[in-house]
Amino acid sequence: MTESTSDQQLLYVNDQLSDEEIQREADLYGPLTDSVRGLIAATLQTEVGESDVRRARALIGEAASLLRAKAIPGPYGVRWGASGRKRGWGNAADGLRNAVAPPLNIRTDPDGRARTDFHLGPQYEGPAGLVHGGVSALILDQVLGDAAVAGGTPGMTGTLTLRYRRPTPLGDLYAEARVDRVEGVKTIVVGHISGSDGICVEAEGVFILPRWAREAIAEQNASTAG
Ligand SMILES: CCCCCCCCCCCCCCCC(=O)SCCNC(=O)CCNC(=O)[C@H](O)C(C)(C)COP(=O)(O)OP(=O)(O)OC[C@H]1O[C@@H](n2cnc3c(N)ncnc32)[C@H](O)[C@@H]1OP(=O)(O)O
Repeated sequence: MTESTSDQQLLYVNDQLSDEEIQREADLYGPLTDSVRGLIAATLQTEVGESDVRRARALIGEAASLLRAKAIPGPYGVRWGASGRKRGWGNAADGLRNAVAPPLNIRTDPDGRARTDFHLGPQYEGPAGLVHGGVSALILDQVLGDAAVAGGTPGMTGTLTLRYRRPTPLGDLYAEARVDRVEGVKTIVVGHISGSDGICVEAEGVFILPRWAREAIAEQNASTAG
């Protein structure tokens, strides 16, 4: 679907939507995403009888057909509105329209910090009653990446190193990250996830502004200067 760098760049779109239009979309689609999250948990936890499971399947199929009647053909991409407000609504870690994403509501500070109180339900289980290690990695990748963005040096994850110090319980959790240092095009960010017993997973990430973005910025600077 997005095989080349130029395919990727096409998915960064300035669609000029006003803040009001963006808010209207958020108010419409956010609750839909929450409903689907509820459906995912219900699918996992239900113990109803066979006929009710079959009926639920038919209803879900009907809902999916209704939604598919008009739909974008591929990934959502990253979009900006007229005021510069960014929407990564397809993002697997925190996308407003992505029911696979745990709702993270990451808060950031301009000094390169990010933090979030979040809740992981049974759909994020790995070992019995515990968070899947890959899910912890997903969340830390996003929180560390957002810290890099907040500090003004965004980048793609080049390397993410994790240390699983103790099992992460499902339920209420907290994650935070801060920019440790910037080395040229690389931003090194550190962070962790903690539960009620303390830090469960520590992370260090190297975020790199990709070559194509560096070239686009250099081109833009040259045309502004000229
Ligand atoms: C409009 C702009 C948008 C920009 C984007 C913003 C995204 C905002 C997202 C918000 C938060 C998201 C949080 C989740 C973020 C993901 O999930 S990103 C998805 C996972 N990551 C990927 O798919 C990345 C795949 N890899 C790549 O695209 C490229 O290899 C990279 C990482 C961009 C580097 O490519 P490059 O820019 O061509 O790198 P290159 O010029 O060869 O090297 C530059 C420097 O980086 C070092 N380096 C290269 N690769 C690595 C590596 N893997 N590890 C460590 N160091 C490395 C080099 O040694 C070099 O160091 P110095 O010589 O400068 O000291």
